[in-house]
Amino acid sequence: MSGLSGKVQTVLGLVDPSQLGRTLTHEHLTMNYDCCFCPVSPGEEAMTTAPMEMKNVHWIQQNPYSHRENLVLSQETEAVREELLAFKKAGGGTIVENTTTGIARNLPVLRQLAKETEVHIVAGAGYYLDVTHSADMRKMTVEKLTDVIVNEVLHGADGTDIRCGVIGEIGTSWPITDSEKKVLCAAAHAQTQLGCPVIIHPGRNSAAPKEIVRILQEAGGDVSKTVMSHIDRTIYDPTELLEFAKLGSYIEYDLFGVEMLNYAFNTSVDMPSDSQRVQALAYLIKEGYEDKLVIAHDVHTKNRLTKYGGHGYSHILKNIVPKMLSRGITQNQVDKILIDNPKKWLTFK
Ligand SMILES: CCC(=O)NCCS(=O)(=O)O
Repeated sequence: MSGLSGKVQTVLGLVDPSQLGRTLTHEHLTMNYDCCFCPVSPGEEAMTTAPMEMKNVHWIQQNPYSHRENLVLSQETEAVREELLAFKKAGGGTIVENTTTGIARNLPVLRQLAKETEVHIVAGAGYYLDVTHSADMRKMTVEKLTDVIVNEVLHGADGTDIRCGVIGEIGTSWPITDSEKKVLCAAAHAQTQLGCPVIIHPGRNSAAPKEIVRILQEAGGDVSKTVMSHIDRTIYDPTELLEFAKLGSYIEYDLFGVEMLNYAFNTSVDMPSDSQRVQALAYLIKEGYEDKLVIAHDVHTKNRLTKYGGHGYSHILKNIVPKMLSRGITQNQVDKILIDNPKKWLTFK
C-alpha cells in the first residue's frame, strides 16, 4: 500500500479521517456538462438559449440538460463559494468533488474554494463517459491508464501538484463501451496499488451496476471500497435492489433535490421524489445495509444552486435529515450515512 494509509487525501493535503464530519460523497463544484446536451422537441428550440431568469426557471428545472448556459457550472464559482459557506454553517464538513477528465475538472479552483471556506474537498481521478474520451486516451493501454490514475493520486493531476483522493466518478454508459471497460480495469488496478476509494457512474439500466461490479472484481478491484452512484435513477425494483446490495459496494442515493417529471436521459424512468429516496434508504436499513449507504445531491448544473432557485448543497442537512428522522431512521443511522460510512470509504487502506 501507499504512504497514504489511514489518511484521507483532500486538495489541501492529507487529513485524519476524524476531521471529515458530515460528508456529501457526490457533488460537483466546477464542471462543464456540454457533452450531455439533450436536444428539445420541435418548437422549443428558443428555450435552449433563454436567459436564466425567474420566468424560465421552471422550464429549466424540468429540462436541465436542454439549456446551454445551465450546463456550465464552471461559471458559478462565487455562488458555489457562498453555498459552501452555508453548507459549513449548516454543520457540513466535507465534499467529495466527482469531476473527472472530460467534464472540465479544475483543481486550482477546488483548492481555492477549500482554502476560502474551510470545507474539506476531495477531488476525483480518472475519466468520465466514453463520449468525452479523447483520441489520445483511447489509444492508451490499461497499464498506461493505470499509471495516469495512480499519478493523479500520488503526485497531482492536470499539470498541478494537487492530488486526487478518490478514483471517480468513472463514467460508464449502457451498454458499457470498450474504452469505458479499459478505464474500469485501470481504476481497479490503481485501487489495488493504492488502497484508495473508487466511485462509479453507472449507465442508465438496472443491469449496469452488477455488470460494473463484475468487471471491477475480475480486474482485482475492492468492491467493498467502491461507491455505486445514482442508484436513484438506476434500480427501482426492491428485489433487484437487494440483489445488488448483496454484492457489497456502497449504495449511493445522490440525486436528492432532483424532482423532475420527464428524465430526458431515459424517458422510461420515473425519477423518484425525495420522499421516495428516503423510503428507499429506510428499506435498505431495514434489510441490514445501514453500513453501506451514502447520500449526496450531485449538483452538476446551475439550476440546482440556490442562486437560481435550486436546493443547493445544504438541502440534505437542512431538509432531508429531519425527514429521515421523521420516517423512523434513527440519529445513529443518519450519522452512519453522513459521517461513518463516508469516513470508512475515503480512508486509504
Ligand atoms: C457529471 C454529473 C453526472 O454524471 N450526473 C449524473 C446525472 S444522471 O445520469 O444521474 O442523470
